[in-house]
Amino acid sequence: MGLLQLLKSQFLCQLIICYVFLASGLIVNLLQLCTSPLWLINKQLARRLNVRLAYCISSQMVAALEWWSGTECTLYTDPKSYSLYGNENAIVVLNHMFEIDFLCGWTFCERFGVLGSSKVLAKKELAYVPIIGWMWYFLEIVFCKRKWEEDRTTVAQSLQRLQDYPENFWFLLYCEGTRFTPKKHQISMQVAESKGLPKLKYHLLPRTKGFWVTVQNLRGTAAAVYDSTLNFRNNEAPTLLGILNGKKYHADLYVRRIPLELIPEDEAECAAWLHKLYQEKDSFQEHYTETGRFPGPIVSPARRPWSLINWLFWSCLLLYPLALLLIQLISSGSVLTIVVSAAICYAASAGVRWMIGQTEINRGSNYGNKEQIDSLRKPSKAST
Ligand SMILES: CC/C=C\C/C=C\C/C=C\C/C=C\C/C=C\C/C=C\CCC(=O)SCCNC(=O)CCNC(=O)[C@H](O)C(C)(C)COP(=O)(O)OP(=O)(O)OC[C@H]1O[C@@H](n2cnc3c(N)ncnc32)[C@H](O)[C@@H]1OP(=O)(O)O
Ligand SMILES: CCCCCCCC/C=C\CCCCCCCC(=O)OC[C@@H](O)COP(=O)(O)O
Repeated sequence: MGLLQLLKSQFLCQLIICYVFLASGLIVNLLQLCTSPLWLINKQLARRLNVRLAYCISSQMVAALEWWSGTECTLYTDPKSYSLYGNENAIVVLNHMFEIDFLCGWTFCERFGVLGSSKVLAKKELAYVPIIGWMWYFLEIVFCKRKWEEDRTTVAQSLQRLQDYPENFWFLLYCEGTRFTPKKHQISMQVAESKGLPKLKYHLLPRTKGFWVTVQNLRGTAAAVYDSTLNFRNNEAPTLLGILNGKKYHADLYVRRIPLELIPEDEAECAAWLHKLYQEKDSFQEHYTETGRFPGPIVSPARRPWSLINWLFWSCLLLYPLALLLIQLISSGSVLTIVVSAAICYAASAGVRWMIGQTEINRGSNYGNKEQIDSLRKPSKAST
């Protein structure tokens, strides 16, 4: 193990990274809150400001992936489509198999200049996660309860609000609705069988309603769907803790640009189109397993220095007062103050550990674990 690698694996270094993230994140959340009155006066300016503030937070996690862990991200895509990435609004459809797939998505957002404005259809529970969830509120992220009866109106309304968004954005949709586990896979394949659909090997059966409602409400706003399939070399299952430990991974992302006009408007036809897309995605994963690569040429964008510069800025700003505070604390000699400070540090690190836990598949939700009974009983209906 080299010296740098040894340094990266040190708990103290990870503690510093987490401290900078936590402290800067809360400051940014506060600044976002301060933009509230501006939304009434100049909504577009408030949105632009929040895009930049959000960048300060999300780019720290990108910096951890790109600069701390040195993870490499390779993009397989058609060079003609490449020039459009970052220059148009798009709906991104991504497989949901890895704990850091969202972070790899963010890395590509960063490389194409849309990190601050990137959006997602996220489960409502994530809205309450400090820093990221609070940041998302000001970014107009679309939340769903994964209960169609409630989501059908709220999701459509939130999507319509994005029609005059002042910056280019990518809207991420995990159509599988939850992360892949063998049990969820087995259940969703029972649903596929009951619907007469072919089985998938590497994906859960996609939920089609969120995709349909997104495409319908972003017609005229988004130009295309970016069908994206992610995998990691050497059968790795990367984790956020691994990234913090400085472990290097190698991600491969295969992206196909599909103009939105090619996607059927009718709900049943749109659902059938999405099922076919996932069958194709499954075949790309099979190709990857067999050959170690995706089809098509590689046109990887280089990492940019901005995420690192942002991290260095916040570190300089926040580590100096921390050092002063620590010196004062130790020189005060007060046991009570030291114990209280240690308790605050412990609570903060437990909080960060809880946040990291949100990304862990074995702490994931039960969604998709127990729905088969209802859906197998009721006859399949294309429209609601
Ligand atoms: C160039 C580079 C390109 C790309 C770069 C890549 C990415 C970068 C882009 C952007 C980055 C932005 C942000 C990233 C940052 C962070 C993201 C982090 C995380 C958030 C992710 C989440 O929270 S995922 C969870 C929430 N999202 C979803 O669930 C979306 C998918 N779901 C839906 O669409 C659902 O339809 C719904 C949520 C709208 C409604 O849910 P509900 O449960 O009510 O679903 P349905 O009505 O669909 O369910 C009933 C139907 O489903 C069938 N069924 C039943 N059981 C199952 C089962 N186990 N599996 C599959 N299907 C099942 C049932 O039969 C019903 O069928 P019908 O025929 O009646 O529809
Ligand atoms: C600079 C490094 C800072 C390190 C500290 C980081 C602490 C913050 C970490 C994470 C904040 C929360 C990120 C939320 C993203 C979670 C993405 C996710 O994968 O959600 C799961 C959801 O799709 C489906 O959930 P289920 O599979 O149904 O359950």
